[in-house]
Amino acid sequence: MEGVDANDKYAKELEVGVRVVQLACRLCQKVQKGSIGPTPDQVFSKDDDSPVTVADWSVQAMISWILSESFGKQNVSIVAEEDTQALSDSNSTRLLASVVATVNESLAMAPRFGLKGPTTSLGPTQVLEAINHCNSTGGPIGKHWVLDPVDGTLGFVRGDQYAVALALIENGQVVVGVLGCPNYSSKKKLVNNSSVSKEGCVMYARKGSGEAWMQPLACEGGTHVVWPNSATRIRVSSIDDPSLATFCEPVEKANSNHSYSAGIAYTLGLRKQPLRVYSMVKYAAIARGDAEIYMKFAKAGYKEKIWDHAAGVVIVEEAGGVVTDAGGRPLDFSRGVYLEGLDRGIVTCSGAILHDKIIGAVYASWESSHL
Ligand SMILES: Nc1ncnc2c1ncn2[C@@H]1O[C@H](COP(=O)(O)OS(=O)(=O)O)[C@@H](OP(=O)(O)O)[C@H]1O
Ligand SMILES: [Mg+2]
Ligand SMILES: [Mg+2]
Ligand SMILES: [Mg+2]
Repeated sequence: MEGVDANDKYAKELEVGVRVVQLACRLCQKVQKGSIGPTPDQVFSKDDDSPVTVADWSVQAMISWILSESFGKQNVSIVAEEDTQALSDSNSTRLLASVVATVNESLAMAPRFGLKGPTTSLGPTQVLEAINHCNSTGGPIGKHWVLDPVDGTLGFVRGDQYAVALALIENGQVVVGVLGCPNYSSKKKLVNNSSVSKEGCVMYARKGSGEAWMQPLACEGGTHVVWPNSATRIRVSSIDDPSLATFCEPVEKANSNHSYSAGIAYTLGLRKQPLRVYSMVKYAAIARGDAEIYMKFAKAGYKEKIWDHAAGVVIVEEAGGVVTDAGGRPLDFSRGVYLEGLDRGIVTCSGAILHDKIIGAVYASWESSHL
């Protein structure tokens, strides 16, 4: 696989990570088309009113099972978004059956993605166990996988952008990142808020390699899966003039302060309309050079979770970009489930010149708003 030398540290993790994210993207597409699992279109509400679907639970179970199979269950620590609370009560039998069927259909395809599947189908207990195995809280020591099975569930439900995000943290550093973007074409630029494609991509990077890669999604070739035979190196944009730069931000107003970022954009002389894109596809757009800036300023009191950023950060950095909090400090993945100590928000740029300007504008606006 391009960008992975068998002698590299993390070569196996990267190889398995890319294959399992490819398989997860296929699972999501099948759920969306209604061709896998008995109840594809159900959307449920979590305690915080955010949505969750059969795809979120099924991807988490499937990836957890494959990672345990590939690296040994006792060696695998996974920090991931979903839990089994809503699947475990007595009214959820049909929902759980739907997840179990989806996981099994997906695992049955594992060999076509170069992965070892189970010899017999998993039962509900094993599926719940696989989801629950992802209950690690990470931390500063050792290796931890970090998984967002479906990032941008709202985008997924609305047929828009979403991502499958898998990263590996070792001793508090993100060392591997894989980002599957089922609706982000490997060939076409993301030019507006509805650039949805049916021929997505998977991006990946290893920390310190100075390289980030993109391959198209594996596609259906009759009864076969046609595995991508090549990957392309991706690189951030070289634009450093704010008047030519494009900035991304979350779609949901509840997730980021749009008027604050509009103020920063105005101060900086950004001329273009913001590109509002669901999920970590925003990081993907920066890494590929389709946009130059990504700002997220969540409401005071909201704590960002590591699975919403880990994979995107290492891919952007290896593609040549810069990611920090609004105070200019690197994001800290070593302190558990949350990005503890994050200063106000996240600023991602294609290069240091734009990044310095944004941090300066944030500093100035904060000073003036506190006069
Ligand atoms: N209130 C609030 N503030 C900030 N962030 C929140 C909030 N609520 C949720 N989330 C997290 O945002 C993830 C969705 O990605 P984005 O932040 O890019 O938002 S958006 O989808 O573009 O609107 C989303 O990830 P998924 O749950 O995986 O979809 C959440 O983890
Ligand atoms: Mg969610
Ligand atoms: Mg998320
Ligand atoms: Mg999610």
